Amino acid sequence: MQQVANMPVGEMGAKAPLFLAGRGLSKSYGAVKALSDTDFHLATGEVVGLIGHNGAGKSTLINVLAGVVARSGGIFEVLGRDAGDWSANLARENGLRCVFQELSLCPNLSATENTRLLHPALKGFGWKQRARKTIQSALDTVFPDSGIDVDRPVGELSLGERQMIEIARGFSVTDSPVRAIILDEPTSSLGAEATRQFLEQVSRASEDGISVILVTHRLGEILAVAHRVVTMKDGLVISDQFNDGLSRSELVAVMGDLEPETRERRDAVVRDVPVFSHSSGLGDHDIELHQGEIVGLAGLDGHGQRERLRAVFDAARVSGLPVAFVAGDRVSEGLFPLWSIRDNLTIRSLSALSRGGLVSNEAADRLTQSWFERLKVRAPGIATPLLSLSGGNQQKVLFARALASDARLIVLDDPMRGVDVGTKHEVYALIRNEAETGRSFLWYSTETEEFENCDRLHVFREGRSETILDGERIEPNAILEASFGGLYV
Ligand SMILES: Nc1ncnc2c1ncn2[C@@H]1O[C@H](COP(=O)(O)OP(=O)(O)OP(=O)(O)O)[C@@H](O)[C@H]1O
Repeated sequence: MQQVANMPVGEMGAKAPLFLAGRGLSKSYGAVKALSDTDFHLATGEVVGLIGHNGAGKSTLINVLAGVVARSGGIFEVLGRDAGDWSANLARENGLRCVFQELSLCPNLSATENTRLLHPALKGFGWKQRARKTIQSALDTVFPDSGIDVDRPVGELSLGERQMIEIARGFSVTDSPVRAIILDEPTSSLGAEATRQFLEQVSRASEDGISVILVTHRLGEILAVAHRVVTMKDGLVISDQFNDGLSRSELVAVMGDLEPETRERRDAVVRDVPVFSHSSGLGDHDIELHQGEIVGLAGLDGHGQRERLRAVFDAARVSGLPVAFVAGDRVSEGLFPLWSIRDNLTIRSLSALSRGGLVSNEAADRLTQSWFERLKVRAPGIATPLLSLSGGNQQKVLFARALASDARLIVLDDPMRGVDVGTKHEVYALIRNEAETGRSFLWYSTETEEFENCDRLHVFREGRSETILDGERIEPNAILEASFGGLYV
């Protein structure tokens, strides 16, 4: 293991010249030390993977490096010079780009117009044409054949398409070069093919001398492209390792978690009368949910899984079945950022918490506290506003809202976005336990390995559920084969 903690800035063992280096960086939010006395460096052309549990301080560190958040203390140098009052504008002028976890595109503007916002050079007569060309060429390079209409308002596109635009925009060039790029959970809504293309782009960028910081809970991606892996815990860098033969379980262990044993399959669910059944009217498979069953929706990204998931949710709601929805796009669909954890968590359960027409504060506190602890939400307490939680912890609250409710059917729209490895496995176990109590789950995911938790899987192709896999047949190769239409059941 390479420890860099006590070396002077500028002599931290990197072979190539440093793009940036920080020593003793710190950032506090009131009593919360989000970053305490942290050293970090990034060499030219280097790809650094930044990992750690939810709330470890990764976003805070990259926000400080990107000039979005002012550091409370520490020395910071960029290209060998003291960065002084570093700001987002200075970062951009020095060729540092960011792709944030919560997508930053303006939904009412097109990809072309959003590109103009990043590039001051795209002004004057003919700016739109030049902006269109800039983003189109970046998209063609990073995600060839994405088919994204760069003139359509971004809000009308899928989450995955928005994420592709955000990434492509990060790599787009006008008058000044891109020297470094920070990517926070860039692939959380991308399917397998787009993720592969993205990783290729990271390697290409590195070969061209662009430095990359990649923050993700998808450890396989880090192992595939990172030269070095930095692990954070509780606001500190706890490990800094060169990636020469690192394994996934080593990374999981450094974070303080254990790779779970291979799961045993659950006993087959008794399939008599379904709790809910949905027909698309297209002549494909009906989606049937039996009591205690976990049903997955798989397939290549954008083949209609998400639309069907929503159609099932809407139909179940109209039918009067108690149903809850866990959104992956938490910012636009799920959370009330200014409300407390308690208010966010109990909003779906107000009638159950009411006594004589008034909501009982004690009952709401008890319910929130129990889920707060079960999901290990990292926050000072249940009165903390959602806005001050890390992304993964916000997602846990959204999950808790559904699980704490009286819903018999829980619809999951890629719900583990940004949730750390340790918590993910705890949530999988929780879902399986809840299913044992008779609840049914309908689960869309962009992470194929999550489908191993399902009892039955619908694999989608061109908007239709073409294949059903169940039991032992739910495994990555069979899913892939069915996604390409190789297997019909
Ligand atoms: N604006 C804020 N106000 C108060 N506390 C904050 C704020 N932003 C972050 N924090 C706190 O700082 C700590 C570090 O959060 P940060 O977002 O950096 O974690 P992270 O490692 O990026 O987590 P995740 O993997 O969930 O995105 C957390 O305890 C979080 O609650």
